[in-house]
Parts: sequence; structure tokens; C-alpha cells
Amino acid sequence: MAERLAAEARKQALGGIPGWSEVGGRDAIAKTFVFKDFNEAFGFMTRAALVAEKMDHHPEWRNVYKTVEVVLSTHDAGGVTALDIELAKAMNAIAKLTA
Ligand SMILES: C[C@H](O)[C@H](O)[C@H]1CNC2=NC(N)=NC(=O)C2=N1
Repeated sequence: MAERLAAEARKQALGGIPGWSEVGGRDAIAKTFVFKDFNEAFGFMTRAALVAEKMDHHPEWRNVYKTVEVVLSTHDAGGVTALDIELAKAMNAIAKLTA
């Protein structure tokens, strides 16, 4: 099972994934993606869902029109692991293709 990242490792990893930050009050990372319209937001979610399922690592997320709020945490580990960093990177790459 993936291990929780220590605070220092988490901060360093976050430096390499633009737009992601630590969530207050829990061991998780978050980013709010804003797209042109609902079609682009949902296209992003569809692509990200396929990657997440392949990784067997699933986001907490919420969509309102063109905005997608994402929180990543490894529930089995009780915090942020390398899996969250990997999925965050993949989501940034997908968002670049979508925008
Ligand atoms: C049984 C299954 O592999 C686990 O429940 C997986 C599924 N997706 C998951 N997603 C996330 N974000 N954290 C987990 O701990 C997790 N565990």
C-alpha cells in the first residue's frame, strides 16, 4: 500500500504541480479547475475518470457548470501519497488538453 508522504515531501511534490495546494484541516490536496463551459468541464471529468479507474485511485470532486473542484487523498492511507501526486499530475495534463 502507498505510504503517506511526510510534510516536507508533500510540499516539495506540490511545487511541481501548478495550482494544487494543501487542504486545511485534513491531509489532502486540492485544486479548482475552471473551464470554458460545461462541455469542457465534463470532458475533463470523463478523461480523468478513465485514468482514475485505471489507477484504482479515485478523486473526491464536485462540478458546478464549468468549475470542477477536486480533492485528492488516499483513504486507505489516511493522507496524501505518491498516488495522489500522480493523479494530480495526470489531471493537470488532461486539463491542458481540454482547455
Ligand atoms: C479496494 C480499492 O482498491 C480501494 O478502496 C481503493 C479504491 N480507490 C481509492 N481512491 C482513493 N482516493 N483512495 C483510496 O484509498 C482508494 N482505495
